[in-house]
Amino acid sequence: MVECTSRLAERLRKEAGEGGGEVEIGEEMHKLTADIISRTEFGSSFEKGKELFNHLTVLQRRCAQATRHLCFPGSRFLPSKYNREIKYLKMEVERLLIEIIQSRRDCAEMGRSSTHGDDLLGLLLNEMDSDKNNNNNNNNLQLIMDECKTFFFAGHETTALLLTWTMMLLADNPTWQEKVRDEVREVFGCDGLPSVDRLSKLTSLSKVINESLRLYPPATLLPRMAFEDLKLGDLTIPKGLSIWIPVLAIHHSEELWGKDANQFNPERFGGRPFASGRHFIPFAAGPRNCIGQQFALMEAKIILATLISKFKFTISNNYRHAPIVVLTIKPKYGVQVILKPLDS
Ligand code: HEM
Repeated sequence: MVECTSRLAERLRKEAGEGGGEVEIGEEMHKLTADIISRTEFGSSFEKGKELFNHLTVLQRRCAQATRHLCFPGSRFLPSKYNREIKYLKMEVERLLIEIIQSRRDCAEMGRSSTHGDDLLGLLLNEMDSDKNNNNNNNNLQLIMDECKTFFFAGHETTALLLTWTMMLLADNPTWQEKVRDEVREVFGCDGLPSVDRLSKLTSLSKVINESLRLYPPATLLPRMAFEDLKLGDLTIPKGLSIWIPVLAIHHSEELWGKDANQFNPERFGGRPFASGRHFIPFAAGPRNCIGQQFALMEAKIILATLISKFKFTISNNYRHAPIVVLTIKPKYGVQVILKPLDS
């Protein structure tokens, strides 16, 4: 995380020049978080992993486009342009995954390494091999491939959006930007690289991140289904009914957060206790909550601490505030900020 972020900061410093320059920070955050999750999942096979994730990103886009076209029973089996491309991309993704997995296995079998590695793929393969009672290799392989895809989808766009909105909020609130910068300098020194053991000392940054997750929760809705008849207050919910938990509405409720519910006020996370599992649910709650929550928060702190210690940023005149909700909440026209390198 630290390495990828330092590389990005160096490039932005060059692109912005001494006097500063405009950057669409959303695009940069997407590339950075995709880079980080690819390295986390595929470490040594990172280049192949990146190629695979490029295919997955196009696949996701094509599937979304396909749903906007006329559908009738069986239409997904027709050899239309979208269906053919979707089929090709799916096959390519699986081919690349099998190639990566096979080369890990070959290394272990030839004795070049004793395990499959300590990245996510390596951990899953080690686990699969240690379960000697399980002979269902094909099913397990499919499971591992599916986990790799899930982690990529679940783990990069959400974090990229958190970072993008937080940069927008900090650019728009110079007092909080300065406060967080002072804190980062105090904890890590003027040009010190972030270290994991001291991240918990960044209390102002944590409040800003929480407030950003409250105002712009990347997952705006949580779909659930009632497994049994149940009663919620005055509501009777029959078994089998689909329920959507409206995270965005709960996070903006004046009844829960007060009259300033729509305003940026990180201090609200400093004093008054709030019901974290009910009123504040950016990572959901209960047994199916986000498994990557700690990873995402660590990543966000490292990236924001690095950028804030190296740049001063303001909102560009080209920025148009237009959040749109397409399951996640995105800035429709991106977030343009002016980055001015700071002397370190
Ligand atoms: C700011 C960043 C993130 C947010 C806001 C977020 C939010 C969520 C939410 C709300 C869920 C529950 C969805 C549901 O129950 O319907 C979820 C599930 C999940 N998240 Fe995250 N997430 C983030 C980052 C990550 C990261 C970085 C990873 C992986 C490294 C990750 C992996 C997962 C996985 C695998 C699940 C499915 C868990 C399950 O079904 O048991 N997430 N996330």
